[in-house]
Amino acid sequence: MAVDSLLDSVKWDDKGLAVAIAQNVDTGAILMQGFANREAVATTLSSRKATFYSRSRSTLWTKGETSNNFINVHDVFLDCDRDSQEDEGDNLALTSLYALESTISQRKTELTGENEKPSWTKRLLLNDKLLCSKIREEANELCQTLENNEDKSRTASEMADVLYHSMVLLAQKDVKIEDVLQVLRLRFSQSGIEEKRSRFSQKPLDH
Ligand SMILES: N=c1c2ncn([C@@H]3O[C@H](COP(=O)(O)OP(=O)(O)OP(=O)(O)O)[C@@H](O)[C@H]3O)c2ncn1[C@@H]1O[C@H](COP(=O)(O)O)[C@@H](O)[C@H]1O
Repeated sequence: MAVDSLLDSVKWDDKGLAVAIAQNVDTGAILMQGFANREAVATTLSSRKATFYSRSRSTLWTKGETSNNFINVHDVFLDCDRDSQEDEGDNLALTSLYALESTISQRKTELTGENEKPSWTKRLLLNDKLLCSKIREEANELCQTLENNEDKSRTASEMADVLYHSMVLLAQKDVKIEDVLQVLRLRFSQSGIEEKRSRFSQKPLDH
């Protein structure tokens, strides 16, 4: 969206202000909430640093201008009522994935301890062969929900199984979910076909 048309579509209040919320791009955690006017949003978009309007000082301020702790803006969105704008976040609620990552990591620390509580995660962490066979099995079950035209809820459930078991493998390899998200983010601006073509420029594509 062009800057002017974005600014025109905001429902500014009678003082020309709207609520501005900066969220973490992955977790959705709120980093800062304040007010913005047209100039603050335009500055945010041009500088890619979250900039607000201070009602007490009647001036623009960029978070981090004194502390150097800038909020780097990945993207700007309007909420559905168009009376607030969100910086930095794409509003993905990934907190559940981080919570699951934390549970799995906790189980890993318990592997050598006295805690004999039965745990499927621990069984997987202690047996790479079982872990890999479960990931393959769950991926196959996910595909079958498409091939056999199964209910949407079956697809969601099988994807949950794939995600969970794959996340145990990530933990086994000491790879963080954030590392995976970072790879996905880097691919945002690139078509998969183009990326593959750049790797196999001599070979025909198989997809
Ligand atoms: N998300 C999961 C999760 N998803 C699946 N599973 C287990 O994975 C195992 C294999 O799942 P399947 O559906 O394949 O079960 P199956 O018996 O092979 O059945 P079918 O293949 O016949 O369908 C089962 O024991 C499931 O309970 C999970 N086990 C754990 N978690 C998460 O991990 C946390 C810690 O679990 P524990 O390590 O067991 O304490 C839990 O609180 C959950 O948040």
